Amino acid sequence: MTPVVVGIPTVRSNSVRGNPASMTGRPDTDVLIDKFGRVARDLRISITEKCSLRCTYCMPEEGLPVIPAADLLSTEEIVRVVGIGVDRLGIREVRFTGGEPLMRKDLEKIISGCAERVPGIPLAMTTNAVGLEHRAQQLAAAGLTRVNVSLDSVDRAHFAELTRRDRLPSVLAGIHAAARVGLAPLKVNAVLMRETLSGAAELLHWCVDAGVELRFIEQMPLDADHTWARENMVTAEELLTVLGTRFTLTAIGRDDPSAPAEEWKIDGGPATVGIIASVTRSFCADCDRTRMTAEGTIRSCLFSDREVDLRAALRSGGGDDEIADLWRGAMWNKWAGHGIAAEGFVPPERSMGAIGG
Ligand SMILES: Nc1nc2c(ncn2[C@@H]2O[C@H](COP(=O)(O)OP(=O)(O)OP(=O)(O)O)[C@@H](O)[C@H]2O)c(=O)[nH]1
Ligand SMILES: C[S@@+](CC[C@H](N)C(=O)[O-])C[C@H]1O[C@@H](n2cnc3c(N)ncnc32)[C@H](O)[C@@H]1O
Ligand code: SF4
Ligand code: SF4
Repeated sequence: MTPVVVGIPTVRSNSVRGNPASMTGRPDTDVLIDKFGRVARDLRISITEKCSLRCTYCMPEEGLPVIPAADLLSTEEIVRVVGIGVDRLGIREVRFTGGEPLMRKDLEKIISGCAERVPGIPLAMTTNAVGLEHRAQQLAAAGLTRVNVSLDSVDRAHFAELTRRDRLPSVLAGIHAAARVGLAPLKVNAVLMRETLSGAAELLHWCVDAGVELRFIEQMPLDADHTWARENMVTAEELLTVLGTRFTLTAIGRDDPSAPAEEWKIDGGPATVGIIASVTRSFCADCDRTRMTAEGTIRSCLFSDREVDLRAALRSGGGDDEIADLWRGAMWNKWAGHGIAAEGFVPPERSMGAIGG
């Protein structure tokens, strides 16, 4: 293989002109390599902008602008892209996200189509679990491997306040149903907010009792309402201090260097808690992610608005080689990192729900 060109980390900027899929300087390799030598093997596909909740750190109260149905990738298009990613580009795991993936009626078909097209590749989903109770069995049968569920509080009133919807019972039923049908390991994601910090220990107790792994996530400037402020966010450090008054936590690090979560053993184990410290302990240097939006554009980074359109190629008779090359170009031009701490940082145009977390 041609040696990798190691770039100099730069501040993220969407204002750079030029072709976002340019291959200039790229070594001749099939995989999704970037200028910093990172290789993306983890594909995250958003399949809808719609959601049953309105979490304040993510969505505006009125929801995201509706994407016309014809602009969303179809079941067949999603399956084709996944096939190209796995066969030609070295993708080793696929995660469906959104918006809320359960809002798509054809989710089971998407999963079974992918399971058939790329057997052996883990197919995961990140979900709010509203209504999952009624679909967990069919999803597992279709070939879904595991789920991560977003849950910020087990206090019903508090949950309703954070998500602007009174759906806690449905979420808890969804978690239990997923566990029952063997979607494992099952992880719970909780975004750290000032308002949730006092309930963090209670949430952790609930997850340990339910046998699921909780990960706390530092809030990133990806909320549609643009209210994020560095000085207000709860840091991993602050959370550890709060949890430390109730539990004995022993750091065990990451099992995989590209995993976002660092792990701590709780009271000697075996239960663990994770922290995804995207802001204060960024893991961009080991990033292995590539993302596709619901409209079929490749985003090399959560924070980069320079998207490369695969849908146009898919719908104009483009062959697999052409689509694979567009994707390679998109990833070759990936930034070093999110640049949140850099002076002049500007959040991306799309919010988390429109990118797919
Ligand atoms: N900065 C950054 N944060 C990410 C990235 N991927 C995931 N996250 C954060 O981590 C949270 C949890 O992500 P999940 O969708 O559960 O996926 P995951 O943690 O990679 O999944 P596992 O493989 O189960 O560990 C997301 O909500 C984001 O806040 C990423 O590429 N960059
Ligand atoms: C955008 S959601 C999509 C999938 C699904 N609706 C869910 O909530 O799990 C994916 C993940 O993004 C996380 N998220 C949303 N906004 C965030 C923010 N501003 N900072 C960090 N994580 C965020 C959520 O907690 C969730 O785990
Ligand atoms: S975090 Fe997930 S559940 Fe919450 S509003 Fe965003 S997309 Fe919906
Ligand atoms: S912010 Fe971008 S570079 Fe950093 S880990 Fe996330 S996707 Fe990767």
